[in-house]
Amino acid sequence: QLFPNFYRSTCPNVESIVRQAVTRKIQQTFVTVPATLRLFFHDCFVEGCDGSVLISSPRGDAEKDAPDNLSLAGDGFDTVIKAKQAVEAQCPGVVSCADILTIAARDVVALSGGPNFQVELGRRDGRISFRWRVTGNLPGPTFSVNLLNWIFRKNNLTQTDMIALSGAHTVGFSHCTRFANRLYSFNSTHRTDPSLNPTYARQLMQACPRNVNPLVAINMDPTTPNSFDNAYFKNLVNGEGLFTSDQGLFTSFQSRATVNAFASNQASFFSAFSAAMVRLGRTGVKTGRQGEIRRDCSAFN
Ligand code: HEM
Ligand SMILES: [Ca+2]
Ligand SMILES: [Ca+2]
Repeated sequence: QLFPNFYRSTCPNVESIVRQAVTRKIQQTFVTVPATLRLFFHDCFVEGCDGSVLISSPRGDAEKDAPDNLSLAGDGFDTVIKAKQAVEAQCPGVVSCADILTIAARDVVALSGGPNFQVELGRRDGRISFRWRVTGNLPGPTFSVNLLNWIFRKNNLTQTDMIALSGAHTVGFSHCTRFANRLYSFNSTHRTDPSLNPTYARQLMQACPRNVNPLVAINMDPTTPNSFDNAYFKNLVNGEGLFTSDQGLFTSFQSRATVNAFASNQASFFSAFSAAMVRLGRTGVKTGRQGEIRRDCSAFN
């Protein structure tokens, strides 16, 4: 099984090597932070945390080619590749890409103002990565709390884990196309989603006019986009959740108390987020003699 000191004898400095590579990468661009964090999530929810999302296929049929993954920013992949290179230079062939991504995801949180926490290691890299196997395994921005609970439950995560992990939207970007329906075509009685704070709705319409270029993206946290903090939950209380899936956490009775707790106490969010990341990291892992230790994170051995 997984445990914190897995590489104690085979690569004792792995965590400091990755931390250094991630630090350097963040100095080049802050996008590294949200990109790496989201990459970890999308890896774990498809085939488990096994680096399957990192595979490139010349045929365009790997996980990263799935519609839900096309918006994964390249800087997340680049972070893993750079960290892997640094690790291979000291301990060739022993640390999995899945573990490097796990450490890097923890590090981007810690280096952007969030909690630092211990991660479990010992994952092996998977040998399966297909575009079609992504379908239905990732949550969508229009999901209700019930649907979110269902898809997180499938991965052994509780509602509290789901709410805490959603707090990752305290950093990073979204393309206008992912929430335009809430601005211009919500339902037959309301053109604009009534759960949106009207001032925020106007700002969003300004940033994302109708038929805007689909490449345009905006900050998901309008208050502190470059800091990992509990502003996401304060925003939800103010009607400033970007997606239906975000705002629903506050509008639904079943999840509102937790949102209020995280909004009023950053320490409780940080400890719930850390615990949820560790549990997310256990999803469908391969250990022992399963899978492989990839040499190149973007290709099977
Ligand atoms: C609860 C269900 C979730 C839904 C419906 C969801 C949906 C989305 C969507 C639609 C985007 C915007 C993509 C784009 O247009 O570029 C996004 C971005 C992002 N998501 Fe989530 N997400 C969820 C949970 C999570 C979790 C659990 C994490 C990590 C722990 C996460 C981390 C991120 C990050 C960091 C970004 C910004 C990426 C960037 O700037 O490159 N999300 N998410
Ligand atoms: Ca995976
Ligand atoms: Ca923030």
